[in-house]
Amino acid sequence: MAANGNGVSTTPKSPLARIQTQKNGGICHDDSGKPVKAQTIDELHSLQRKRSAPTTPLDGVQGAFATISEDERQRQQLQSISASLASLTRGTGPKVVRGDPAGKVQSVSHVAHHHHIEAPTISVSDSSLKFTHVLYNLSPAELYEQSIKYEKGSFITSTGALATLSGAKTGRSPRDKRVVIDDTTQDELWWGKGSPNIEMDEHTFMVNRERAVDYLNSLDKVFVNDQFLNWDPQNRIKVRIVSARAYHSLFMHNMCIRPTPEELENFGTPDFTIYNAGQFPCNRYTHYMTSSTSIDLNLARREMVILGTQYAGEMKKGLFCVMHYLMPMRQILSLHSGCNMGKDGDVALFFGLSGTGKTTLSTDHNRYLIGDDEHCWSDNGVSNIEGGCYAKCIDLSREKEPDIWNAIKFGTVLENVVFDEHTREVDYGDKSVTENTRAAYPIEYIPNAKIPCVGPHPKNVILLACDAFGVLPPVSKLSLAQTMYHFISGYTALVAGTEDGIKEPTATFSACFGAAFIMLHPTKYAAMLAEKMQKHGATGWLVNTGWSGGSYGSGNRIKLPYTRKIIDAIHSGSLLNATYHKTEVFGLDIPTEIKGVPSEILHPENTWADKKAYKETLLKLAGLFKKNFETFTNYKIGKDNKLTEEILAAGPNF
Ligand SMILES: Nc1ncnc2c1ncn2[C@@H]1O[C@H](COP(=O)(O)OP(=O)(O)O)[C@@H](O)[C@H]1O
Ligand SMILES: C=C(OP(=O)(O)O)C(=O)O
Ligand SMILES: [Ca+2]
Ligand SMILES: [Mn+2]
Repeated sequence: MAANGNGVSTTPKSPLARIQTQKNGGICHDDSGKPVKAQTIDELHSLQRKRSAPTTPLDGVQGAFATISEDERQRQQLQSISASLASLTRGTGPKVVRGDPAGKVQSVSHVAHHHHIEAPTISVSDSSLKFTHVLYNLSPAELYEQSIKYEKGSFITSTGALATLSGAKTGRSPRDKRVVIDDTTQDELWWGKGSPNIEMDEHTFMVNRERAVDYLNSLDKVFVNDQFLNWDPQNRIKVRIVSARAYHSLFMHNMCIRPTPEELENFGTPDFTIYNAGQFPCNRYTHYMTSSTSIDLNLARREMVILGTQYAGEMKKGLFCVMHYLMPMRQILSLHSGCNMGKDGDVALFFGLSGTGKTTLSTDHNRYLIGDDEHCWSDNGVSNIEGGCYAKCIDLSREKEPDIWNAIKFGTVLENVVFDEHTREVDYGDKSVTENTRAAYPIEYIPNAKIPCVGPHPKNVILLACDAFGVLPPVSKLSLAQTMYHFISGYTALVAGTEDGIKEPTATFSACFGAAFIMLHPTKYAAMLAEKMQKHGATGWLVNTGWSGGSYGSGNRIKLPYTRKIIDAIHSGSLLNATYHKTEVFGLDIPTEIKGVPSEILHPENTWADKKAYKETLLKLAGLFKKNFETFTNYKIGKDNKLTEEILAAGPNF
């Protein structure tokens, strides 16, 4: 733009002749086809989104709603949700309406007349007068919009995932978990030394439940997910999650099993309900509270309350605890394990605590993924409890883990990752927010996911230990007694970040490789595992995905490609035919060679320069095992004492 002497800008005269747009003074008509069929902008917008046609009821299944109109079905569904949100101490509660407060809503009472009313959102939360809008089973796209529009810290990454923050807590808070002790649970559950179940009385649960419900009802809108757990159709559990964040709703959309529209029509009353009021703290004056966080389980009411933490993994693991209670009651073994199946139908289980490699190793390009974290082993075989995967994505690379890398796309939730402010490309190596960055995606985002996520009885049971001491062999073949011993011990090194407060690998023992989630005594799960392994001829393996050549800080983590070669040899059956020799102290059978793995690393002593230090460290770890197992010595495992004695003898001798 030119400027004259006194700084005023002038537009130069265009040399082009004026373009004649109006013939004979007439009005120029737009020549781009017929105008849109809308008189107002609102009408135009209403053209944009159409309502999917009502679905036909399940063929032959005359569900509760099959004989009623769609509107009546929606009314009954809304009543069920209203019952979930009702306060137990106040007669009047908020009126539950469907739909976004920002949009036109269908009121519960007028649904028969197709009324569209502006449901007033009263800013003061006088719960007896206000409306609570229910956003029910939204699609990922709708949840993206809710998240991006209303939740600060939510972004869309360069590969289309939804990146968000879980707030102050970026890992689970096991010390703030409470389980209601009542006439039933006081005898059934594992309490006392070593148990993760910290008691709470029924009244205190109700105090926290009321607090969570009041908080949720004070909001303009809540998200409600009605979904399933367990792909085994005979043991499917209906779950309802009430939450205040689109991130939580999308996370559970991904992690639980997604009902078809027909299944939703017959959903009815949930078997279990979560009230996630995670942004709201618990009252520190409340009995049993140890912090502002409380994750409370009431098995009798089949409800879970979350206060004071927004880490989405609490919902996933809370439901896992419920399955660890419900399934064994049906003689079904619930497992903290990954699971995949080879082309010949050989199923492998990957047990391990957080960060040991369940998700990484069960996601295998040459095998069908059944699930990455939580399974059931029944008389029919194995089934995944979940509908999605929850992968640690610290240092994730396309080269190392291509399937997980490619699953991070539209619909996936990325928790606490750091990304470039302009390109939105994620830097998976950046742990500025937390070491425990996570990706939660539907299982069908993995190309060779096996849908439905069920399979035959396992052939190999692989126990994963992330050994921070660096003295366990990369792989050992276990006897049944050794499998039980290591399953009950559940040794690993909690990697930083997964649990609140863990800053570097800490040697720890976690019964059944997931003590934080088990509800019954560990020996109950061990006895069921022994019985199933014997019955179906499964082989036990111990795989160290941790350190070699020294402990954490001096040695190095065993390379993932080597671990994958070891796992391949287990799957192929070739490792069964290897030559073995026994190690001292732990008495583990280790192979002398494995294709694609340097033989010298197979025996840890070869990898330590200082053999004296190795022996001292080995004895130190053996001592920790021995001390930990004292908790279990006076428990019988299985039908007779024979197995118990064999298991005790299967520990380290020194
Ligand atoms: N040798 C190895 N075996 C398995 N995982 C490894 C190995 N070395 C590094 N890792 C890393 O450890 C982490 C294991 O996380 P993940 O599989 O999500 O554990 P889990 O599912 O048991 O919680 C991944 O980030 C993976 O890349
Ligand atoms: C989310 C969890 O699962 P994992 O770390 O085993 O993947 C957890 O244990 O907190
Ligand atoms: Ca995992
Ligand atoms: Mn897990």
